[in-house]
Amino acid sequence: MSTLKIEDLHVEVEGKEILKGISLEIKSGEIHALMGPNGSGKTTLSLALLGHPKYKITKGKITVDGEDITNLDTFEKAKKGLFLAFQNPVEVPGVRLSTLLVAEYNKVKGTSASVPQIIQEVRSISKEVGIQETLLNRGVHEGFSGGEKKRVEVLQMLLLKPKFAILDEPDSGVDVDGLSIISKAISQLRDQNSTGYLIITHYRRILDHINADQVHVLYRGKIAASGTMELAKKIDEFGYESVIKEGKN
Ligand SMILES: Nc1ncnc2c1ncn2[C@@H]1O[C@H](COP(=O)(O)OP(=O)(O)OP(=O)(O)O)[C@@H](O)[C@H]1O
Repeated sequence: MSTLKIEDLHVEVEGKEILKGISLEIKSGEIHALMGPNGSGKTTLSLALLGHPKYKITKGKITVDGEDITNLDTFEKAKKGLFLAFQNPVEVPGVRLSTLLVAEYNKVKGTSASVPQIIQEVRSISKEVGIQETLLNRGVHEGFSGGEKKRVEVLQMLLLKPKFAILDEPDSGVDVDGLSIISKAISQLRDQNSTGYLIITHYRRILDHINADQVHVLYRGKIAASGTMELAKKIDEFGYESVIKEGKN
């Protein structure tokens, strides 16, 4: 059992404070959903957690099992078990997807699996998440459809089996079958108690599939409300106004 703790996190972008004291605690096997209006700071939190250099942590800390990882770089954070699936995955033309997956596997996991072993695992997971093998031979995300990009992010997650996965809108642009596959993948690692999640989403649909344990609402850089799935239902029916109290200023 592992714990990711975010304590009083303040984050600045281009000299402007976006996050104003975020505290969350996520344990292995838990699914936390992060909702909130456009521009409230959800992606900023995900990028700051993974150490994006533009997103400066000015106060507060991030720990994994008590170890302070606040100022580690992205690669070191990945080695500590953090994984981020991007809202808009970037294209890396010229670098084959399969090459990237093989390269990151042992580096991040600290294992010494052979290339054929990794390729075999990649193929098996690709089948599971409905990714055609031809995609593995193309440049990373190069010309991939929105839904294909999201599936590839989930493929990476299943391959790396991180301690904590931060998924930024894994449901955006995904068709109904894709949503069901992605939800199944999330549940699979949750049920093994191996991964704790922070899932950013605008929609209750995915949360119904995976049955989130806690729902948090970010508003103007602060957690304005936390609760159960009931909170997501209320947002769906009555909008954010109905649940935002403290965050207003
Ligand atoms: N690199 C940047 N430069 C300038 N401003 C930024 C940068 N990144 C984020 N911001 C600003 O920070 C605020 C929060 O943005 P963020 O993307 O975190 O919101 P969000 O909650 O993820 O929104 P959405 O639901 O629309 O994806 C916005 O006002 C945004 O314009």
